[in-house]
Amino acid sequence: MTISAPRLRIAMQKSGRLSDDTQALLKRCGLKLNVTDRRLLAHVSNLPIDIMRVRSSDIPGLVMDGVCDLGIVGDNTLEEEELSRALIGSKNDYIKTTPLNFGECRFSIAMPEEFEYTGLACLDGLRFATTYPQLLKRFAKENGINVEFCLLKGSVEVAPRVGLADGICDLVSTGATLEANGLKEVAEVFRSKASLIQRAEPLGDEKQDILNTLLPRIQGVMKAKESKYIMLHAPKDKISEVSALMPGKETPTILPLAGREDLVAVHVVATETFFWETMEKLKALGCNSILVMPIEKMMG
Ligand SMILES: Nc1ncnc2c1ncn2[C@@H]1O[C@H](COP(=O)(O)OP(=O)(O)OP(=O)(O)O)[C@@H](O)[C@H]1O
Ligand SMILES: O=P(O)(O)OC[C@H]1O[C@H](OP(=O)(O)OP(=O)(O)O)[C@H](O)[C@@H]1O
Ligand SMILES: [Mg+2]
Repeated sequence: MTISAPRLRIAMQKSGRLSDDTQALLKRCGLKLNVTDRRLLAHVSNLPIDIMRVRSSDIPGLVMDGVCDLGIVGDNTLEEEELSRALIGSKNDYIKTTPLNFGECRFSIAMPEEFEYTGLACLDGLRFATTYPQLLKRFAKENGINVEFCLLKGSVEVAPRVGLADGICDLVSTGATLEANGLKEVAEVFRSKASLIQRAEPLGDEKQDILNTLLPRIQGVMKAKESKYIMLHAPKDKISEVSALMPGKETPTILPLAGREDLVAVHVVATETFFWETMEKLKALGCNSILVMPIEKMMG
């Protein structure tokens, strides 16, 4: 009998707001996975990893119950599951391995545009449609108001117009869905983004080794996404002014330019946003050939 080596099992959203970014992240980490719509447990061919594709609301529970070793899920879903499990005394521990840089949204209370909002107190006693009642209840309790809620798993914004609720508490990113449904955001309850979570029990040496390979890659992909490689030609006597304009903490590399005594090439990895205004200031200092390029991978 042969005992197969353990494979790290990662839960991700099958389809929805987080699925494309999650799949792109895993691919950029070098995972070769064959994802087709019907394949719910996708095998990674070049690493001992399996990807389980499920509803995002099931991910926290799958990780907390130890069915999956890791999961990629929104903080709102995670916190809601943790609060609901605490209520019924179910196992609700996990480790937040790393925050991720996608799925950013806020969980906010929104009211019909004509509602006169004068502060949280005026929401006392009202009824809200929401997908995340525990997050809303905790917020109401912390702010000394009583709210009623009705549960809707999607299209929450329709509730006030059809008389189901006075207001809603739902996820907002651009605000376009609120606007399209005659609602206005009045209070932010929770800020969310995606996170990589891990089951609370130790993974065991072999799975931990796989995670030790994967985690620096995830961090490298995120860092690369936020960084840019900048190259420009600068007047030799302006190097200190040019360096001071560079965003981020990296020291620029200064290289000679063949046949030019007056100019040098400056290369730098910018870890913060590189604005058009900065480029204009560089140009005003006499710099030229300014290139801002994306970085695919970063390590160290
Ligand atoms: N408009 C948005 N902008 C950015 N992130 C969002 C937005 N809406 C939702 N999210 C994030 O993506 C997660 C998944 O949302 P999505 O609407 O795709 O799934 P769902 O239909 O609520 O859940 P399930 O996968 O369980 O069916 C949310 O829990 C939240 O963290
Ligand atoms: O502020 P916006 O950019 O308009 O995004 C907000 C909308 O996005 C999410 O729903 P989604 O589109 O995922 O649909 P769902 O109700 O089917 O989950 C959320 O529940 C809001 O309805
Ligand atoms: Mg949704």
